[in-house]
Amino acid sequence: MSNAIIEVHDLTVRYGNTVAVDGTSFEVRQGEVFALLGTNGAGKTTTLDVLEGYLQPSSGAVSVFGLDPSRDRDRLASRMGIMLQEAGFFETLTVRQTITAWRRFYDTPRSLADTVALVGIEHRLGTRVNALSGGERRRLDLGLALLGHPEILFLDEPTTGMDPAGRRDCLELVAGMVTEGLTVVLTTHYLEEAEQLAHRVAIMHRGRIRRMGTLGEVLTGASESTVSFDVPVLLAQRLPSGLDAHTEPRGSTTEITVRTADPETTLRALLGWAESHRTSLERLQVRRGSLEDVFLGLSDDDLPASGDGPARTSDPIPMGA
Ligand SMILES: Nc1ncnc2c1ncn2[C@@H]1O[C@H](COP(=O)(O)OP(=O)(O)OP(=O)(O)O)[C@@H](O)[C@H]1O
Repeated sequence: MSNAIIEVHDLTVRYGNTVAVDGTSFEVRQGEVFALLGTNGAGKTTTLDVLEGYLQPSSGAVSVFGLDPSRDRDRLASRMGIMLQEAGFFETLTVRQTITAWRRFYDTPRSLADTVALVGIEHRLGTRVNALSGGERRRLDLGLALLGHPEILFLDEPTTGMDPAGRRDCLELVAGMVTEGLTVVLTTHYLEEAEQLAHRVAIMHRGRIRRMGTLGEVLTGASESTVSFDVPVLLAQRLPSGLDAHTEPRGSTTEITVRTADPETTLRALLGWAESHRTSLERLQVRRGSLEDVFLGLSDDDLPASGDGPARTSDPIPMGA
């Protein structure tokens, strides 16, 4: 892979008898948002700890900007922004005092005013950390991670505790910085967060990466899409053959739900069929399989691989003209 700035090869981390990370390999490119998703205890935070230089691998090789994150931590520190799951704030300092103290770690830090404005806590400058809400603490965390104009940002569950507006602000802020070249490695439990922000995702389970790729790649074949629409009752019996269609009477019309691994081709066939029968596909909706499907399928090793259960769908794709 070209211009990879993070390279992880066969990483294993053990805590005593617990194998937290079990031979994972991946790369992250410059300007990419790479999301680590997974069940509790899957090994996401441990992986980040190694990348951030806080933890040494039991075996395997890890490099960030071509350096060893643990051995070369001092050289890497100014290039990294880190937002941990639990920040070790001094609870009785105010926001102003906290940021002022943190700025001393950097040669050319962002200004106090810019930092609070960036993360939307200007109105909390004089507030003690222990009086901030959970979401405001996360905003302060993010501001501190961005103080040194990092080239790479590590975000461990960044929006936990934020309200929807806070989450949206945070994601927009990070997305904006990514367009300017920032690289982001993120762990999250919010699948929609990965769907919005990540160029590539890796789904971890019990220390291993079980799926990795672009969202499209991870979703392909992992779950089916559904195409649903209404047609007049008489036409419902003349649908194209070979469709995995379920019909449901709705008065003078019939609701058709088609399960498909290839919604584009299915849709094209259905639109052609509708045109030739001089009808329209009323209330047409396409729902693609979601990361949640993939995630749930991996969370339980006893699930049949064929996914015989009912299709779970979400995220309607708005139909264009
Ligand atoms: N310091 C530690 N000592 C012993 N075991 C640990 C330690 N830190 C993590 N573990 C174990 O290693 C495994 C991976 O933990 P890790 O925190 O990396 O998972 P995670 O994917 O980040 O989970 P979560 O989503 O719950 O934060 C878990 O079984 C955890 O209990």
